[in-house]
Amino acid sequence: MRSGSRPPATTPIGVVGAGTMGVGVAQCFAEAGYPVTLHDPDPAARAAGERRLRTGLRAARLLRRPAPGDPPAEVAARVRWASAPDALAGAALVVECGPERMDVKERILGTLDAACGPDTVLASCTSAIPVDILAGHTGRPDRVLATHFMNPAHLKDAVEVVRGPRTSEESLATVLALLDAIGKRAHLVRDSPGFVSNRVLMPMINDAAARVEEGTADAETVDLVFTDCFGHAMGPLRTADLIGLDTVLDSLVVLRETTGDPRFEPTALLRDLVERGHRGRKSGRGFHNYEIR
Ligand SMILES: NC(=O)c1ccc[n+]([C@@H]2O[C@H](COP(=O)([O-])OP(=O)(O)OC[C@H]3O[C@@H](n4cnc5c(N)ncnc54)[C@H](O)[C@@H]3O)[C@@H](O)[C@H]2O)c1
Repeated sequence: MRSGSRPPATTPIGVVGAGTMGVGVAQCFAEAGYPVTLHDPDPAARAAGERRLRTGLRAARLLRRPAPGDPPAEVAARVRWASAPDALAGAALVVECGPERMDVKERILGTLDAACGPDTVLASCTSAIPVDILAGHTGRPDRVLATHFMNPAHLKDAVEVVRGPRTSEESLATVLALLDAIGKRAHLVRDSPGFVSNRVLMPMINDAAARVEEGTADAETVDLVFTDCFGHAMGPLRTADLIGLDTVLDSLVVLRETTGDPRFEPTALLRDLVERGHRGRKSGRGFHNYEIR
């Protein structure tokens, strides 16, 4: 995918939501030299996000090749943490990483439309909600699209980019140039619930959970069939734990609502784990157990 010339390092970037994805996306832009404003209304989320950013910056130096050039403290200083959305007013691009709930995303998109300048492009990190539904909650449907970063965003090389039917060429070019500047390959797909990634992945995770629920195998064995037999890097249930079981559940609910397809109906086991607070890696327990660091 070709993109335009490198946007200047002074291009202001906004990120909404200091959760798993928002902090990773902020890290990607800050490491490439861009000033980032990260807005989350929840002070606890901002504090936890700052801690995770520092951990992510250290991990990048150990795991990424070539290792990022600038010292972690310098990169961290490029991220400004904001309690109010007005701080995003001057951003050229805002990447929205709020929860995967239709009502919440609609509210966030409306707020961003009011808070940002007329030229700001709004890119959602949604896992499943069609771009055109989100665009419909703004007065700038030509400047809305989805940048579906993968998790962990700062360690993954590619992004699924979703162009809505009303997204302009200019907005797409802005986003592709910025993704190129932060070293991400972009794979462009058309607008559809769950796009390619989660339209395929979510029913697989749901089916894998159903096999555990019906007693065909335990979670460990289900994953081993994929890693040890097929040679996949990770089984579907560990993948679900990495994503966050609450986010998987919310994505399935969106897919069920937007497609009407009953195969997206979340299994009782998945609902039960989320209800009991077992949200995967981030809570220390999901289909598997984890150490919280
Ligand atoms: N987790 C993954 O593997 C993954 C991968 C790709 C895309 N996504 C998508 O990225 C988005 C974020 O997912 P996540 O896993 O980071 O979720 P998360 O639950 O970790 O973080 C969501 C953040 O949004 C904040 N928030 C809540 N309401 C808000 C509001 N009104 N305004 C601003 N911030 C608000 C919360 O405080 C929280 O910090 C979702 O749309 C999800 O589907 C997730």
